[in-house]
Amino acid sequence: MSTTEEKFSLGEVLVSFKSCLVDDDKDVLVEHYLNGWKGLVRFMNGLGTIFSFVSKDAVSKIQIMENYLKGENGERYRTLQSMVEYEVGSSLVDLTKRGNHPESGCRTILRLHRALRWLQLFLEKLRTSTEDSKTSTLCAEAYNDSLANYHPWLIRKTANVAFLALPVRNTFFEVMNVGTTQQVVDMLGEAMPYVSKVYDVTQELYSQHNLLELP
Ligand SMILES: CCCCCCCC/C=C\CCCCCCCC(=O)N[C@@H](COP(=O)(O)O)[C@H](O)/C=C/CCCCCCCCCCCCC
Repeated sequence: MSTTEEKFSLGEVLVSFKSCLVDDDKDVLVEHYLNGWKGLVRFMNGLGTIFSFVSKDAVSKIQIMENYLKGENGERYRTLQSMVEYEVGSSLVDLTKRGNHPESGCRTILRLHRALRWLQLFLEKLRTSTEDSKTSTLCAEAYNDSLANYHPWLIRKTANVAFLALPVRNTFFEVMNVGTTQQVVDMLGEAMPYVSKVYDVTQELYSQHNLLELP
């Protein structure tokens, strides 16, 4: 997987999340979902080694899912819906405690799904931020209101220290390779509904199957 060499483009991430949604926006294509994450990881890698502990975890989860997609049951992992049907129907998910299936697709996607909520909050904060807003504060607020609820104290502490190393808003926007601040804000505005839709469809799917608390 190429996560470091290619230049980040917010536009490509937007296209990935946009093209995730199929079947009248009721289902999510796993390949495109992972492409969205790969683009984001590329962005994060460009921010320096301080984020490598986050990057490693995201990459390993993307890799788990890519292995399923490439595997003999790859077709079952084409969409989140087909993955849930297959894994739950074949008892391939540890539902209450970690057992024989510690790396099921369902629990792996759940971790990324929770991170997507952080992303959703962070992008919205960036979109509505002002010139003097601090990216570190926006990122920390988004994290503390979402993903942090699932992390132990040490990870929360480490993450909040790492956020202090985030570049200032202007530099942050430049690395997105979109153009002027207004163009970044416009593209974030365009991206948000797709990210939110992907989040909502996944949340509904996991809720229907009682999968939101997988160990
Ligand atoms: C459009 C550009 C602006 C936004 C750019 C954002 C780039 C973000 C790229 C990737 C996000 C990271 C996704 C992290 C997934 C974390 C999944 C998780 O919760 N894993 C934990 C649980 O896993 P299991 O142990 O149960 O398998 C794991 O313990 C976590 C380890 C690492 C720490 C995760 C800290 C998350 C902080 C998220 C903020 C990233 C900051 C990026 C700054 C732009």
